[in-house]
Amino acid sequence: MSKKKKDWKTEKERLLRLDREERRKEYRRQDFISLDKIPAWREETRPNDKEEVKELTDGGGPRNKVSLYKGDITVLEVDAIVNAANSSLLGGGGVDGCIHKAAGSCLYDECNSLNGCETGKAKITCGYDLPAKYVIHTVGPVARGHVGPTESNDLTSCYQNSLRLMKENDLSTVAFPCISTGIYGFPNEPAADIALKTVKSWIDENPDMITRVIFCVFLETDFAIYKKKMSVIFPDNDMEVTEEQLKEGKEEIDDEEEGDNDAAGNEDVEMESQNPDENSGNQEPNQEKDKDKNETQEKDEDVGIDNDEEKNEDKGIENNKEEDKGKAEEEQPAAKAEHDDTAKPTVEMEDESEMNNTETSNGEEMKDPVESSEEPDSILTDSIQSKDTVEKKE
Ligand SMILES: NC(=O)c1ccc[n+]([C@H]2O[C@H](COP(=O)([O-])OP(=O)(O)OC[C@H]3O[C@@H](n4cnc5c(N)ncnc54)[C@H](O)[C@@H]3O)[C@@H](O)[C@H]2O)c1
Repeated sequence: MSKKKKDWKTEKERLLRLDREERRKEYRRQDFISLDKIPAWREETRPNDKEEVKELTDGGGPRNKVSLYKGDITVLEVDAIVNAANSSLLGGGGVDGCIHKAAGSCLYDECNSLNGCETGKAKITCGYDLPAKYVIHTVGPVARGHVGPTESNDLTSCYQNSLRLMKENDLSTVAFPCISTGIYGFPNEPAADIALKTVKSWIDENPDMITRVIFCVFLETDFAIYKKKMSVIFPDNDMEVTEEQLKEGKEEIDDEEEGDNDAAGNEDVEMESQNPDENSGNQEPNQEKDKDKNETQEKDEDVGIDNDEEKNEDKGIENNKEEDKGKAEEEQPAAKAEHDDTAKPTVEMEDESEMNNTETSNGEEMKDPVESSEEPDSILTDSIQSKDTVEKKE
């Protein structure tokens, strides 16, 4: 018995009334990713920050409002995911195909009522079976490798109009795919520049309107590009504060250590004069020093000191006993590389095969146009070619 076809309007009203827990029961996929599982860019670049340091600065500013996530956008539990659609809004392939497939047939029905969408513009629908409450459909420029003012302006408009819809609908968490960089052939680097700079400007102008913008990349290429560019466009301004704070902190610690060393020195003198044969005095001050050193280093680590020379200096100053040094180092948590490019992406990548299996909406497999050397046209499915033909006529 085929399932009764749901009326999209009724379904939309019903779903949007549900609270989070009830809504979760409706998700087609239960392996969704909730926002708390996706670190903000600030956390990602300063994983050792202690709570107090976070309070010290302006809470990380825009860096607390963006994230880089590598994986399937259809599993993200956010207020809205953005769809890189075509002007018909009737689905297709790539991320468009994935979103329609995951949302269910009501998404198609609602899109069908919207009479398409112009390039650079955006329209919003319910998310239906998706973990995202809404889908914002935007149509990127067909660049085919060429980036002129028109293509750049159109792509910028995609991000601006999507964010405008967020504001108009009082939504605060959104995920963007790499719009136009697939079948539409917008080169990845300039597209990432436009995405990041447009979002950064919008957050600067609307600081209280957004909780998180997630740049959801799908390809290793884009992950590397975004990671590099985000370090520049969302810089770690906390560094000065942390370094100043560290300098002050270190002076305090050094003063304390001088005090300790003086005391330890006196103990040494006292111990020797009382009972030079006893084997105790020399160990203690070193352990004391190690403890201080550990504390110093822990403090440094905790506030995310990045200056290895400083740490080495600390190591070199006090402790020249190999076993103590080895012991001290053993106790020290391994200093995390600031930005280990070989590190696995923040969020474990979906199964590679699944990642590359971006089916078109009619279930046909498509090759990733970025990775395959073929012309994008050659991977268009029949249904899409007809859609593209429609687009070209428009
Ligand atoms: N890529 C294709 O073969 C193909 C075929 C037909 C239609 N489409 C779609 O592409 C056209 C729009 O072109 P476009 O370059 O803007 O979009 P796109 O071709 O979907 O590529 C946009 C970006 O999304 C990435 N992506 C693919 N699947 C996912 C996913 N599940 N989660 C996150 N990111 C993903 C993809 O790797 C690329 O970086 C529309 O016609 C639309 O229907 C794509």
